Amino acid sequence: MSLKYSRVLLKLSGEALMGEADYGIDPQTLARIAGEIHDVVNLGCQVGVVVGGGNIFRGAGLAAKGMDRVTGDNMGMLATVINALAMQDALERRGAVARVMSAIKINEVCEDFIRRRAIRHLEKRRVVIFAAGTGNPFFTTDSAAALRAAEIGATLLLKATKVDGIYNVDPARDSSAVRYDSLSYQQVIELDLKVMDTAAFALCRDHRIPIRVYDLEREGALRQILEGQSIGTLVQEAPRAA
Ligand SMILES: Nc1ncnc2c1ncn2[C@@H]1O[C@H](COP(=O)(O)OP(=O)(O)OP(=O)(O)O)[C@@H](O)[C@H]1O
Ligand SMILES: O=c1ccn([C@@H]2O[C@H](COP(=O)(O)O)[C@@H](O)[C@H]2O)c(=O)[nH]1
Repeated sequence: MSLKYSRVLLKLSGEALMGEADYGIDPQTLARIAGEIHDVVNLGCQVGVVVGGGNIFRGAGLAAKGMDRVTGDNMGMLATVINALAMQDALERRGAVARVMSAIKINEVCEDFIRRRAIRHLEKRRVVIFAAGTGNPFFTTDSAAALRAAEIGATLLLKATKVDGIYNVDPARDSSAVRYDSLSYQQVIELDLKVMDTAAFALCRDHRIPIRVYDLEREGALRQILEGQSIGTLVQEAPRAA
């Protein structure tokens, strides 16, 4: 079956990379995700990846324990570089070609993010892993994912995370939460649904990039979504009234 999308941005939850552990990276989880990405690249999809850092450090969490917030955010961004390097390694072990591009200069380790170069990599079927978020404190990798999706002209932003979609309330706090199949950007913002930050939703809305939130643990979901299956929750423009 041919794919419905030719260039996508995949946001991977840092926390989901831990697998069953409570810190760091689970090699089996990483290898499985790399395999799923390689699979869709082989089917002709150009894939940009943004990895979170929640499995290592989050600036807000460090600040809550007394650390300077900007220092904490810098540590969080560097944590995403660690995850990006691990993902690059996992992809290359499966035979894919991957490049890490960082928003913070760290040239001994990876390339800088240069938009036109990133697009060239994608055209050559290389997986581009965008590291260090936006390069600025007080942001998240969700915002970085929306930003990079707009910059590379992605036609879909996939948020692969620990939940299987967007609920009316946080399902981690309320077991009676009900999942939506689809929502408009405006509904997500007005209902203040927290699965992604508002800045990320607003950027996608302004650039008309649909977002699909799905469970990273669901095997084969990436390919199925790119083939057009309705998995998780889709956020897009509200249909116009006739
Ligand atoms: N309305 C909601 N629907 C679904 N999930 C929600 C909702 N509100 C809050 N969440 C929470 O959002 C979380 C997923 O997003 P979160 O931003 O924590 O992870 P991430 O960005 O994918 O991870 P990381 O920071 O590790 O990269 C889930 O843990 C879920 O409990
Ligand atoms: O643009 C950005 C992106 C991220 N950060 C910091 O990194 C951590 C990890 O990212 P998550 O999105 O939470 O996984 C984040 O908590 C911030 O501290 C940043 O400063 N700027």
